[in-house]
Amino acid sequence: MIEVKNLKKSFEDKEVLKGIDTVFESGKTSLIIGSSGAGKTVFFKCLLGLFEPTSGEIIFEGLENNSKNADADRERREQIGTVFQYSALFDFLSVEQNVQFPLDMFTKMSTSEKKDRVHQALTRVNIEEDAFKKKPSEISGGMQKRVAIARAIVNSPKYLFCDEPNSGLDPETAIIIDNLISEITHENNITTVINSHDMNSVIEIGEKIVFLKDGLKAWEGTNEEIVFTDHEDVSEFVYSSNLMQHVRTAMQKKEKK
Ligand SMILES: Nc1ncnc2c1ncn2[C@@H]1O[C@H](COP(=O)(O)OP(=O)(O)OP(=O)(O)O)[C@@H](O)[C@H]1O
Repeated sequence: MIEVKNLKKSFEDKEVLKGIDTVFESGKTSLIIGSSGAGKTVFFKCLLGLFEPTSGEIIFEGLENNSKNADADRERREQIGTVFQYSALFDFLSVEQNVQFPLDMFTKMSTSEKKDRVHQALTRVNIEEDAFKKKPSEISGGMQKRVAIARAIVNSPKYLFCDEPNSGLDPETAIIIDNLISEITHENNITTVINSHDMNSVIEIGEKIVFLKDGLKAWEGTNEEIVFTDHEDVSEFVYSSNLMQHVRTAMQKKEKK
């Protein structure tokens, strides 16, 4: 679980996050959404520890997150897995070397233990053994994303952060990746937070959705609630696409019957 209390972040005299309160629960996939410039990425980077908040608290359950010492920082990083936008795999390393990277960085596991963990993680994301020795450039975008997920979960994190996990993927692959993240979250009771633009993901896996507007939490709820909300900004965001408008019309017709 991650608790966010009155989180503020300014850059010089520009206040971007203006006091956000929310909770991200373990075993659930939570999505941060909102229009461009709302502050999603700044919020996401504060959660990840890449930006230091100007004030407020981010409390990771069981971790001394607010302590500024190197040991606490390291402990937090060990318990966080991250799937970066566009996968961010190392081109010069093979698939299995990419996945092994966090184990080399953060653990003192034996070589055989690391090998086992890497194989388990790659198997979990359905990467076949014949791809283990390939370089990222030799596999498809969807497979690269799976490898990025394997790398993020190889050290059994308590927290999983995914930045636009669907960027660059076709809709079918995007749904598969979303569901994979959601399944892994449930199986391992991980607290998963996704920075997203994608309405499909919101509907498909959004167990908790935090909608930001102008640096504030304007709304939060579940994927079922978001479809029926009469909150003007959220509704405008959700139904900005033709597809979602058709979905709403179809649902309204169904309700009338
Ligand atoms: N390092 C920075 N220094 C100064 N201002 C920044 C910095 N990073 C972000 N901002 C500002 O913070 C505001 C919110 O940016 P952010 O990237 O969080 O938006 P976003 O909701 O993620 O938008 P998008 O969906 O377009 O990625 C913007 O006005 C941006 O210019």
